[in-house]
Parts: sequence; C-alpha cells; structure tokens
Amino acid sequence: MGEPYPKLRATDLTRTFGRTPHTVDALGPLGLTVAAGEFVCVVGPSGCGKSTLLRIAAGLLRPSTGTLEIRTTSPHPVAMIFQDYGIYDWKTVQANVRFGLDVQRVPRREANARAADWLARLGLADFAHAYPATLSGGMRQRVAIARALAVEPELLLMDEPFAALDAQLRTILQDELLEITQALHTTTLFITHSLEEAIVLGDRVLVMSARPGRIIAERRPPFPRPRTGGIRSAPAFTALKGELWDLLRKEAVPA
Ligand SMILES: Nc1ncnc2c1ncn2[C@@H]1O[C@H](COP(=O)(O)OP(=O)(O)OP(=O)(O)O)[C@@H](O)[C@H]1O
Repeated sequence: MGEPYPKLRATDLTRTFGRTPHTVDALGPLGLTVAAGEFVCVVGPSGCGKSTLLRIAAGLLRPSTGTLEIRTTSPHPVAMIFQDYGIYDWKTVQANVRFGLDVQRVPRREANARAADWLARLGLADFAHAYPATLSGGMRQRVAIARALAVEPELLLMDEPFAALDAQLRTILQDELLEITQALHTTTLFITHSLEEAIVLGDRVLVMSARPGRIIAERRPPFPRPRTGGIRSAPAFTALKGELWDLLRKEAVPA
C-alpha cells in the first residue's frame, strides 16, 4: 500500500477485566494491521471484544498484554465515532463539527469554513445553528461523521456507528461514508455487526471468534474501487455474505 509501515498494528493483544477469581478474558490474543488508506472492517459475535479492541486503539483502555501501535505523522491523528453519536447536546451543529478543529487551535475563520464545508457535504447546511436535540437520529449521526472527518484524521475508528439507525438510513449513510472515504482515502478501522455493511465498505473483512476474540478469518470483498452501494445486488456480494455468515454462526452458536 505504498508506505512501509501500517498505520495501525496490534500484536498479541489481550485484555482481561476484573480480578481473580472473577476475571473475564475479553480479547485475544489478537493481531491485525491496517495499512495507510485501507478500510478494515471487523465483524464478530456479540460480546467477543470488538469494542474493547477499538477502545484500546483509541487509547481509552490499556491492553493487558501485547501492543497496539499507531504510526501517524500529524499531531491529532485519530478520530472516533461511536454508535451513540457522542455529540454535545449543548452545542449547535456547527459548533459540534468545529469542536475538533477548535481543539487543534485551527483559526476560527478557517474552522468555520471547514465546518461549513462538511455540513454541506453531509446535507446539514440548513441545520448549522440547530441543536442536536432537534435532529433525527440519522442527522445526528451525520453530525458525528462531519465532526470526525473535519479534523482530517489519519486514522478513523468507528464502533458500530450506524447501529441505532433504521435499515434505510443505514444504507444511505453507508453509501455516503463509502463515497467520502474513497475520495479521501481515509484509513479506517470499522466495527460492525452487519455483514452487509462490512462487505460494502471494507477492503478487508476480519472475522472475530467468540470471546476472547481472536481473528479467525479474513476476506477481501472482490469489488474494485471506487465502488458504489450497487454492489449489494451482485451475486458475489450475496455469496460472500453467505460465507461470512457461516463463519460467524459457528462462533455465535458454539457447537
Ligand atoms: N469494563 C468492563 N468490565 C468488565 N467486563 C467488561 C468491561 N468491558 C467489557 N467487558 C466484557 O468484555 C467482553 C467483551 O466486551 P465488548 O464490549 O468488547 O464486546 P463487543 O464485541 O463489542 O460486544 P457487542 O457486539 O455486544 O457490542 C464482554 O464479555 C463484556 O462483558
């Protein structure tokens, strides 16, 4: 992928919660890399440690053993999007999108221009001065995406960002994210329950085992980029979804 080092590399990563004798082995040992410009999706059964992995990547949680390295060059390299939006209800939409830029001390005029640009891209221009409470779920999630991307992160970490949305909105936002990340080549680690989402968005789809989650399979959706949501109706899409589902079902319902 051009650069000699991956943007993210996890090696023999494990995480255990609690104290003996009541410990929970939540994760690993797990290894994975995300190359520059790559979009990697992680799917796995409920409770297998997906969020734990992402929280370690975001620096919110320490691994018990192993390492997770992020190799970036900018001072504010990582942005994160959670499923519960993580936007501030007391700030306007524009102030929310500008938030990361303010933290980076981007001059106000430039920050406003960049925020306005992202609001326009995500169809929120008319809501710049609205407060999040007045927005629909899909619009709130667009605000979260605009805020994360406005800082031009070198690495985007997304934990089930569309889980709370209905199926139609989810499809629309998947397609929007696909378009944006393909245009910007944003390096992304994306956690999801949805196989469809993983296949539409991912250069690679990694399948995790039941807890403690390890990577048990990797598939490359056979769709060249730039791709569109139209691939959902391709026979190869259905075939890959079936194959991944078989893998996942074995983990979700142990024999
Ligand atoms: N702070 C914590 N203290 C104790 N146990 C925890 C903690 N955080 C997570 N766990 C446990 O670790 C395991 C993995 O949790 P995690 O949230 O990472 O799974 P997940 O794959 O993201 O789940 P889901 O798909 O249901 O969101 C679970 O058994 C969970 O109960």
